[in-house]
Amino acid sequence: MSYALTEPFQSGNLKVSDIHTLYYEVSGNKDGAPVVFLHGGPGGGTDPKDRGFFNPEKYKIILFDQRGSGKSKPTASLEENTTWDLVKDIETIRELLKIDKWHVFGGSWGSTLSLAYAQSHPDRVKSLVLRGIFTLRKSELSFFYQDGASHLFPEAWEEFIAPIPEAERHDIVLAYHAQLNSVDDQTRITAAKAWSKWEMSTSRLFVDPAQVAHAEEDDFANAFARIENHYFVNDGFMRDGQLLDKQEIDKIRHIPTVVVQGRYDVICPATTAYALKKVFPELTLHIVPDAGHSSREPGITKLLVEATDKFADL
Ligand SMILES: CNCC(=O)c1nnc(C(C)(C)C)o1
Repeated sequence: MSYALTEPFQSGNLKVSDIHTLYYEVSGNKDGAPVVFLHGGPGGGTDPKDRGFFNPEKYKIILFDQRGSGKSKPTASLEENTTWDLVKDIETIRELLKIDKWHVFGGSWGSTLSLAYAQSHPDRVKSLVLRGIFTLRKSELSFFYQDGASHLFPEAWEEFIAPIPEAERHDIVLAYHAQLNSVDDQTRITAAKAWSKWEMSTSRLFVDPAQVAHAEEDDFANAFARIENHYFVNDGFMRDGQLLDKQEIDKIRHIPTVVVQGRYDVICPATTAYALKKVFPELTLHIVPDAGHSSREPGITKLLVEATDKFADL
């Protein structure tokens, strides 16, 4: 269902601030339609498999690891790391690669960043392909990190809250912020692995043991957990619901947009994709009846590739 992977013909480490250097890569067709892939988390980093959503004969495929994520350095750094710093970085990469306009593709947090970028630079976006819509509203965070998904995955939830003292469980995100930023190394890594395992254990309709094992790798867990939690305690550095505000959405309603959403996505439930459709009726919304959150769910992968195939010749 996804395309065979091609090796990058260009890659590098781009200094974007006094602190941050970003890993980026370009693969596919040098003269193809440029597309930028915005990974999830935040803090999740890219995977070479992410190139597989795009026909390498038609697209010039740009992947980069956002601040503190993946191969970008310093790993897990929270300084100068906000939604709006990342929007600036996307423009810096676009200018570096001498691209006028490009397709934008993002899932989960990547959909958040895609919306923030498109609303900031609508004239630079040829199309949007979004998966597992996440707009970082308080209600969305509450469902996954306080009282919602916990009812569907009680055993994983029990593991998730285990590091948190009973007296602090009324605000799980805040309690994890203290442990993820502890001066004690063991406290930090134990919390990071528990945070990451909660998400990786609930990402698929049928749990993927490899994904759960990935959650327990030190470097991934540290970056994913610390950066996600940093953004969440700061409400994504946005007003609650900002990305769904009419005046923000009206800036992008002319952009061809496809949304692919898993019916049983417990991390970014379908209610947010539906709310986006209500304010952005021109978009095409697919709700996949047998899928959870992950872009690797077969039904989600299939529709994402169909969307990028459709937009390749725009
Ligand atoms: C609330 N964060 C969900 C998210 O953006 C996400 N879920 N999985 C990922 C990775 C595949 C990048 C690990 O990111």
